[in-house]
Amino acid sequence: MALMKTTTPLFEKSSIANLPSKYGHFKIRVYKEGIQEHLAIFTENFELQESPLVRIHSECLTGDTFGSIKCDCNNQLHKALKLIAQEGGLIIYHRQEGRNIGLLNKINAYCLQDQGRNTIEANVELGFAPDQRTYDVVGEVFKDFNLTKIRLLTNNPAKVNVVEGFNVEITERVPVIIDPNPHNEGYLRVKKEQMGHDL
Ligand SMILES: Nc1nc2c(ncn2[C@@H]2O[C@H](COP(=O)(O)OP(=O)(O)OP(=O)(O)O)[C@@H](O)[C@H]2O)c(=O)[nH]1
Ligand SMILES: [Zn+2]
Repeated sequence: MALMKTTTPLFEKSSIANLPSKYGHFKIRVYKEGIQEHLAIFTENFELQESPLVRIHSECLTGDTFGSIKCDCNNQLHKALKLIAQEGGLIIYHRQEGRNIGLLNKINAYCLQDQGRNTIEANVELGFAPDQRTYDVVGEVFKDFNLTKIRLLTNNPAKVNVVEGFNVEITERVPVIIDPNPHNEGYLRVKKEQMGHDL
């Protein structure tokens, strides 16, 4: 009797569709991982470039969609979209909200921050690690497009390690620095001083 196949693929992939935007013309594909639906947004044939620009953007509904200035996410996302529309490249929109504690917990963390805790202290007080993100989908997208060399748009050295862990060479780390404002100064200071970000 033939052996039953018991493993299921971790990711379900959508078709590739057009996504015209105010920045230019993109293509889009969804990667479904359990209940999480991550996005790849990219310009046509970007994978043929010698070392295309890539941003791994962690979901931040409050910033990305509602324009919160408590963090730098909105400005980083739109800067990346603009740049990638011009130069070609890929954005992986990584749907692990709140460094993967989820939106409800992130707002509970914000409430603790309203009472004086910093980003890390608030996460820990709620019983979470400061950063709980996992990056399997990144490896999946890299494999999908046969990427071996990229320029990575990030200030976060942990993301450099993630990419190198998938045997993809980073020929350049391109910073995405956003001007501070009175609401995000503390958040940016913690990222720089306690989370190792190059800011
Ligand atoms: N738990 C928690 N998550 C937050 C907080 N502020 C922002 N985030 C989440 O942090 C993620 C963005 O991570 P950041 O550390 O700002 O930046 P990064 O993605 O590691 O690095 P860059 O590539 O340089 O942007 C998003 O998922 C946000 O929702 C917070 O106060 N608490
Ligand atoms: Zn944010």
